[in-house]
Amino acid sequence: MAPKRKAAAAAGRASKRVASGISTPVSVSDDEYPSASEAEESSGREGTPASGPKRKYEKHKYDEVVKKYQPSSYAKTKQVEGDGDPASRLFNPKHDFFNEPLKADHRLRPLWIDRYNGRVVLETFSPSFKQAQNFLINIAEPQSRTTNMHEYTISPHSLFAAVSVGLTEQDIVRQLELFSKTKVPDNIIEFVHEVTQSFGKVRLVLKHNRYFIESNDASVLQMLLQDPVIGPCRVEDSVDLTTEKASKMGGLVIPGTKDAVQNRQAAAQMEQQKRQQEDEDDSDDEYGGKEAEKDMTEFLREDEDEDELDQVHTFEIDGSKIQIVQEHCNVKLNLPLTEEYDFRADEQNATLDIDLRPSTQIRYYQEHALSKMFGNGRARSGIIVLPCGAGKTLVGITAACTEKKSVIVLCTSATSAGQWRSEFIKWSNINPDDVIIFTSTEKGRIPNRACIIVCTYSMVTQNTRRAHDSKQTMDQITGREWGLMVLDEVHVVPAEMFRRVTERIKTHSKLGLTATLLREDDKIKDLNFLIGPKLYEANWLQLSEEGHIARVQCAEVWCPMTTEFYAEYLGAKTTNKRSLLSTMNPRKFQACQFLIDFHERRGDKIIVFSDNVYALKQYAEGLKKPYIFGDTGQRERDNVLQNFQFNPAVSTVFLSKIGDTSLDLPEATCLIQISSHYGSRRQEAQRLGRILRAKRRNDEGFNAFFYSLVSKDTNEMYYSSKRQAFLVDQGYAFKVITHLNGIDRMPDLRFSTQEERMTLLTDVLLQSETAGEQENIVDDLFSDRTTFRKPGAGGKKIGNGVKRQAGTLSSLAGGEDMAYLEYARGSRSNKELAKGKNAFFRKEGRDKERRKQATMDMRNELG
Ligand SMILES: Nc1ncnc2c1ncn2[C@@H]1O[C@H](COP(=O)(O)OP(=O)(O)OP(=O)(O)O)[C@@H](O)[C@H]1O
Repeated sequence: MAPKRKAAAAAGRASKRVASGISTPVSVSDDEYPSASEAEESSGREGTPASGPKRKYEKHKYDEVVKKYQPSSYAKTKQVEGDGDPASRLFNPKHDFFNEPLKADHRLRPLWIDRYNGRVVLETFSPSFKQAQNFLINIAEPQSRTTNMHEYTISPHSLFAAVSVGLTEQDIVRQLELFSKTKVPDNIIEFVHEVTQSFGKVRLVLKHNRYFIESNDASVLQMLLQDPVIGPCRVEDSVDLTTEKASKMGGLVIPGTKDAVQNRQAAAQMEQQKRQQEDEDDSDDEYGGKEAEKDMTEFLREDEDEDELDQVHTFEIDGSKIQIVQEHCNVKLNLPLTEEYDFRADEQNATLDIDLRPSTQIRYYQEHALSKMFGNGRARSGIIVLPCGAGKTLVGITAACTEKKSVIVLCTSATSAGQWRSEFIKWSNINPDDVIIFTSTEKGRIPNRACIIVCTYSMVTQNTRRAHDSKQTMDQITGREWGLMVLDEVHVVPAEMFRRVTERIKTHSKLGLTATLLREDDKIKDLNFLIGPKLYEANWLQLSEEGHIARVQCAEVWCPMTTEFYAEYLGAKTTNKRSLLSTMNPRKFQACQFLIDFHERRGDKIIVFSDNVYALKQYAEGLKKPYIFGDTGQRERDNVLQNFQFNPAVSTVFLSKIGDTSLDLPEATCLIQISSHYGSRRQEAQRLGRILRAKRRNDEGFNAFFYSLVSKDTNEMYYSSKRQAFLVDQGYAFKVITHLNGIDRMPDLRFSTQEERMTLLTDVLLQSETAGEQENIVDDLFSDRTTFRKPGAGGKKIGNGVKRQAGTLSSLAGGEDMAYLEYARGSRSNKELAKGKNAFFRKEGRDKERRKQATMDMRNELG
């Protein structure tokens, strides 16, 4: 079924492209496309069926659980789909939703459920779309959210996340039935039953600094106690099983919400009433008022007790054996432990004097995200996914204000640490002395009282000898307990670092924050284990429509190759040479020049990205703009970025890959890519994120712009569509511009004479093979700063600590099986896929009406 999904997604993707001109079909031979391993490296998805990811996936024990819980018919279906050509499977009658009889009022119901793979399609134009979406976000993993259709997958992970936020099997089935256009298939009901039986049944709770395994089902705990691995982890002198009334769940109000404001108002009102009451005390006594009040209190207490009928059963386990228990429960017993922190009952750890300022109001999606974390009155560990600029910092701060215990924030750079500190002070009433920075450049003293420490990942994970004061601070950090650990930007930090962080720092709850769903290292699955499940993921397009993040116009500009460049391109023997020729295409250069000029005149701040350093220098020097790449010294980097931010005469900066992760970039409103890293969806998403923060987003009709310049009829077109996959799934439409109106009349247009073009071509041809390579910067934050050493490897340097490999954060809450299926398919038909796409472009080219419309739109934009 997954092939169908992906192909459908590809079709959806392509259909979002609004071609404004017919392109000559891309005629690149198969060997133009990356080998399976190259594609795997570039996109993080593909691999041959016999190699890499698929085999790895099959070996991964956790996935046995997934396999086990797949609806029984799933395996058979997969086999059927494996046969035949790629197109036929799109029309497999088995997957026709209309096979099931429709309910009479189906028009009012927005869901289609595919019995064969748990795929759910949601109609966005349905009257009950919002309610259905709120429900689906809880129980399924979003795969694609385009304008009219959203696609989700129900999987064991997503159901686990659902159970962990308090939904029961009955809730899930009832609501599926409510929203579904057809009767919910039996095997899906069975699937939900099987999965919810196992997941979320057992919790790991830290209470009074002791670890407990807790469940509402005594038989599950009895089973665990008899397990040869878990049994011995029980604290020897503790009673076998304790049964107590469940502590009151819920009743927690997250600060910054409407409820919190109402509570404040109610408290003020009550205070006033109390004062009045005191004045009337005498008369109360006369009429037995005190007595009546007492009765009412008793009554209410009894009423409360009735709410506490649930019982929990617990046994204590040895704190030093937590990892063994977690791993055994997760991997062997298929009973993942939910981690929860009963912070309101924690009397051992000092309370942090912090609250949100009365003027601080969190947005609805921030509240939704936090309610997933604190839904039952305890703090659940997990990951919250919000796009750049949507306010992850405030989410972290509100979590800290809710728990009111010591907090440790880990971030990716010293600048970011400074920003976190100022944001804490801006949004909350925390005493500034209680927010301490611990980075390589600033080492505040940690007080013994409850406090907030903001530090960099590299500072707490480094293994090298530390200076005396650093060591002291580090000892203080590792020697005490923290209520909350906030892990910022989890998508760019190697999982190995998380492992060290969570090993070294004792914390009751963990909150991971990230902007994208994508991560490209092989430890992705560990994040589920090391941090927790994904708790919430926002819809990018919805936030941009509501003005919380910038509205972005995405366009792919097709630049025809000049005759001479194309002749050389077709004759070039190596990928590097071809890549250099397509990047240096004079028409692309001109398009870049035109767009920079156009947007500078509009008052935009423009970042131009080139992964190829030769091209970066040629373009930037040719257009007299500043640039930064790996070899640029720190002082010059700072100088360029400061000018870009504050000097109105510097509106454009050229950046190499270094701009993706290693620079704290000022805000930009326009982004142009001239050469990019093959098909990396993560890089594309991350770059788009750079402009989502644009402050001008609240200006009437403000748009930020994201352009990819692509040399027509070269393999750049193939990579470009791969890169866009994630953003298209987020609902972004890429317009295709085949002609920039006014470019021919632009004064001082570079390479407008044959002579200039030939000089450029000669220079390009004279470049060595390596000039066509991308800059060698690995996409993790620490590659250029910290030597990453593997513990137990004798301190041997292990490259950059990151291996590019397929993986998505979606696996944390349900996308894992999807990622697997996509590997398998992509790997098998990598070349086919490429051909298919080219064919699609040809088809697209015939759609004259849409072409015209798109050209008009963009022409209007581009004058
Ligand atoms: N509830 C809110 N009320 C008012 N302003 C808010 C709110 N939430 C966030 N903001 C503002 O939105 C902007 C972006 O917030 P922030 O920098 O935390 O986003 P982010 O998601 O961390 O972005 P990035 O991933 O780019 O770091 C900031 O100016 C912040 O002050």
